[in-house]
Amino acid sequence: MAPRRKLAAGNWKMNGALADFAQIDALLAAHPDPGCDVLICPPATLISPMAQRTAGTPVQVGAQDCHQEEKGAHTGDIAAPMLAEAGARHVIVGHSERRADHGETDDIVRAKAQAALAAGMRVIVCVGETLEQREGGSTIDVVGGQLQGSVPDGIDGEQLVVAYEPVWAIGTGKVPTNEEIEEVHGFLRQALQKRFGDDTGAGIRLLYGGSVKPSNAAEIFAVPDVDGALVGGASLKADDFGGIIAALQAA
Ligand SMILES: O=C[C@H](O)COP(=O)(O)O
Repeated sequence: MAPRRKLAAGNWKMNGALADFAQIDALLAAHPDPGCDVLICPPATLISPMAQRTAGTPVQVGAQDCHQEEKGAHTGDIAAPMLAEAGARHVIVGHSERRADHGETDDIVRAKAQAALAAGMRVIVCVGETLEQREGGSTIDVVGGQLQGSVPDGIDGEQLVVAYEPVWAIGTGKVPTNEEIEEVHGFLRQALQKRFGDDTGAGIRLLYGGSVKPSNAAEIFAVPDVDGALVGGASLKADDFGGIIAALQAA
């Protein structure tokens, strides 16, 4: 198996404007050869101009969600082929904010992942427990159920990225201990290998997400089976995202 290539993925969520492309210019000026995959998932309105702006650079562009159907009467939604045409190469599906704000179930997330794959993009499937679930001791059950229900059959290792994002760590400044991250990532790796076979399962990249910053990135990237990060707030500023990329490069 080829070594898994590290991935620094930024999720801008509902933030950003054309003027913020200056942050990407600064990021590229500081890290012209980042030594890992770098992905930014802006709001859908920015995908096309960002893809044009970053063409020929190491920055790839992705989407934060897609609809599960190819086309149709779904006012306000965007289909996966439309995102691909706009320049997206990855799609995040099943982020906890989508699961909570839009009632997305594992079945819906899996259908969205299938749609993204059918449109030729890679998918980042998010899983993660709430604080209540962690304190109730059901983290592995919750994450295992989400993984099983949200990841489609028949994927290859290159197409799929899984992001472990504890809901209580997102935007809060709280981060699990290294042991807690290692337990979940080790479980995810085993579950993926059991389902897809040793080689395919070993090739799937596992990201940690939730309050990753330059100050804690090196420690998180030292955890086995952490292949990078899905970064929210700290992906908006070149200095912060650049610091995380540097830590990943050094890991
Ligand atoms: O998708 C990104 C995550 O939700 C993490 O967000 P955060 O880095 O702002 O905690």
